Amino acid sequence: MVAYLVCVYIYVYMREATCSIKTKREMELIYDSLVWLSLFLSLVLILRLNGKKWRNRNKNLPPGPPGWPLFGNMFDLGTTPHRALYDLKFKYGPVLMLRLGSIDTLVVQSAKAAAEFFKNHDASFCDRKSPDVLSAYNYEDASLAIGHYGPFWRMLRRLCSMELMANKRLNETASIRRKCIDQMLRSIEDDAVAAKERGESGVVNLPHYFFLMSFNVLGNLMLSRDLLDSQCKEGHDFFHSMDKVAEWVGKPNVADFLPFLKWLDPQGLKRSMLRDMGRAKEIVAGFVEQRIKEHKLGKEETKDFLDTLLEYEGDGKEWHEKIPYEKVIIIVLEIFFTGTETTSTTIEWVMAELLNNPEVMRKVKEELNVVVGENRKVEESDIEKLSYLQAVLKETLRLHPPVPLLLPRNTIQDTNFMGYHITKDTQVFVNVWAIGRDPNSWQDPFTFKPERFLGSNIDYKGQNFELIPFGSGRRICVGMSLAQRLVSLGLASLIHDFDWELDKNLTHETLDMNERIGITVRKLQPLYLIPKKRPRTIVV
Ligand code: HEM
Repeated sequence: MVAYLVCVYIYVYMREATCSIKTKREMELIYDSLVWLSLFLSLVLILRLNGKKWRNRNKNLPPGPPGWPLFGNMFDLGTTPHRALYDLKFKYGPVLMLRLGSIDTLVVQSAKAAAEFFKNHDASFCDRKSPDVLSAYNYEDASLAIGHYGPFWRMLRRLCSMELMANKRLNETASIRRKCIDQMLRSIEDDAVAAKERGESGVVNLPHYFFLMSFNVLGNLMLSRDLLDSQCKEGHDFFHSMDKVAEWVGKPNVADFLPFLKWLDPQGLKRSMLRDMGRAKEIVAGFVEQRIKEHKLGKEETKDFLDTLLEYEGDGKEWHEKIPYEKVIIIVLEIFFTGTETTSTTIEWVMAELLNNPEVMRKVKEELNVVVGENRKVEESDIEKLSYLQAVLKETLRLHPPVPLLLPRNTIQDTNFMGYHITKDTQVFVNVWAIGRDPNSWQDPFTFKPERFLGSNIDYKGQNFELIPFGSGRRICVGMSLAQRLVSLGLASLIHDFDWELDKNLTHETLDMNERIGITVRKLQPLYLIPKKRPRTIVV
């Protein structure tokens, strides 16, 4: 209050002064006032931050490294936060507390602590902390992924689980996945042949093809459209806008750590987000309006997820109204956003590990030959029988979880967690990357060894806390079953249809496995590979 009154006073004083500047002395007076104003505001801020520390001084907080005034531990995170946090674990143990700018952050880094977190305290930690860029167009209010825990979120979660991701629904949509994977295989082959004809090596950016394929699967599931068909111009624009949206979300934003800078948008990320999300929203709005017209004309096609969202009228328990039109658009955007980058990142790491470990690749091919045979396509019904391929997928997700800190949780109420006092509004990271490398959970944790999963019951479905790449508890990934089907079938088809080789100046010893952070953790160098079509007569 005092700060506010002083600011108002200085503002009025300066306005008067600037209106009647006459001399150099008066100019100096204004500059002096500005310096005093900024000093005063910094002091207020530091006192506020210290005040919080002081209030917490008698509470039993988890250990953590000392921080800088104002910035706290922001600089301790470096460019790959999951790795920096993993290093801190050796000094401070598996549960630690950081202060990132003005945000208290709890970090959980062992299977035992994760089990305690998800089994006994999930209700206290099931809210989300959302990044500032996703306040554009009130995205967070309509979001399943970063939305606050409450009636709207619960309704949407149920709707998504039952109408889009339930096993029955996924079985009914198997042909869509098959169709989109076939299109991907054909484009890879055509593009590689065309490149060879131009005298090039024929390398293809494999994860990009997978990204396009998952984008197309989601377009079919939600909007009954082949968005990347050459006939669908809006589909291509939508793809490019969504690509940009993902880029802005993936960039670290100083305003997330120092919320008093939000209004300034110092890196211009929110402005960029408003532009690109605005374009993506416009395109989806066009699809939605067209669908509403079709409904009015009584054109009844097969029902997709957009129909479900538009027709929904409440669950009679917690939610009693239709989903507002603006929210429908955001929900559609979000499913594209969450389902494409994660699946293509997973494929990129699996293929990189397979090329790095030729013996493992040989075993995957051998299993495919035994289970599927040389002359037929892989089908979803084969996946259960491909136990070595499933082990390869688990081992990849153990070492390269695409979302290594899960999506940040937020603490709903003051909570006693493993004897520590965690205050309301504390952000939480669960470092599944560190948990996957914990020698207390894994023998020989740094070696890529799919065999460890053969004959083991450990799965990634949220019950085995040493392997939780999809999270666990109430906010576990809602798209897990779809991801499992899409990635397994896509991967099996890629390996069954092609032999994959590294470009000529690379060997499996020199293949780069470094990471870069974005919306997911991808390979620093995108995976370019040469596909060689395997000769076979496909019997459909
Ligand atoms: C291999 C692929 C995928 C991985 C590794 C992955 C990983 C994750 C993770 C770690 C979370 C946060 C869980 C938590 O906080 O406990 C999450 C949430 C979510 N995922 Fe996925 N995901 C994948 C694929 C998908 C797909 C295909 C979709 C949808 C088409 C999807 C939609 C979502 C949504 C909507 C949420 C938010 C759930 C909520 O907060 O209630 N994901 N995912």
